[in-house]
Amino acid sequence: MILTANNLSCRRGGRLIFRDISFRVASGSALVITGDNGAGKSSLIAMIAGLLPPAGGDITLSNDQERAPGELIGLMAHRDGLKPSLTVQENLSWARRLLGASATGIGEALEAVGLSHAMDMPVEHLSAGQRRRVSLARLLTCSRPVWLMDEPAGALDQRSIRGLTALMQRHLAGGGMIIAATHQPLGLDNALTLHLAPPAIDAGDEEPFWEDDDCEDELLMGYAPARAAP
Ligand SMILES: Nc1ncnc2c1ncn2[C@@H]1O[C@H](COP(=O)(O)OP(=O)(O)OP(=O)(O)O)[C@@H](O)[C@H]1O
Repeated sequence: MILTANNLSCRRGGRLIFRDISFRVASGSALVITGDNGAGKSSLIAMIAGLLPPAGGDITLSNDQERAPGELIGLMAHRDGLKPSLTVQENLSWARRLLGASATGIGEALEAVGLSHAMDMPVEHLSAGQRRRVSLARLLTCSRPVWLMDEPAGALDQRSIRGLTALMQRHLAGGGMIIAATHQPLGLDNALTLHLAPPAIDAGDEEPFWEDDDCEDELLMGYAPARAAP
């Protein structure tokens, strides 16, 4: 798999957030996106997930599998899309049915994130960090080789961040791909870094105000729909 972004631009609320962003990420590699609050990290993740159309440029995900690019992507978004009244196990079983099951079973995935004891708990009883770890378990137990992760270390304690890094490294070693937006160092070996900085404003960049929250429902679901192959 190779994910290529060419000259991407992003506008939100009529404002230019970033422009002319290009990168290429191959299987087994990670791209770490950094930048200040509002730099456009979540917007870029949403674009790659197919939830937000670029204002310019394009993204392609080529692969030699018989799966549409959108079926390769697993999204760990700010909003986790977990169903609060369902148990952890029920949430993960539902995700496996919807997204495809990986060879890692639910029990194994929960053990990997240190949540074996919480399998039968409703998600609404979990702490913020535990919910984050359920989202990570969902990536492990679903068959989506491209992990798009928005603040994966958010709400995690230092020990859990070390566990997260180890699981991310394992995913890369198995031929997966990771694109992660973060404010915290993740400690990944050999990751490419993309730092988003505010663009210089040219005359004509200011456009009439418009809202672009069409993707909100999909973001709530926490996972990307299929996106057309190039
Ligand atoms: N639906 C929307 N309508 C209008 N503007 C939006 C919308 N969503 C985001 N924005 C704006 O786009 C800009 C980039 O937001 P984004 O969430 O991508 O930044 P970020 O780098 O992820 O920030 P943070 O580090 O705070 O998470 C911000 O100025 C934000 O206010």
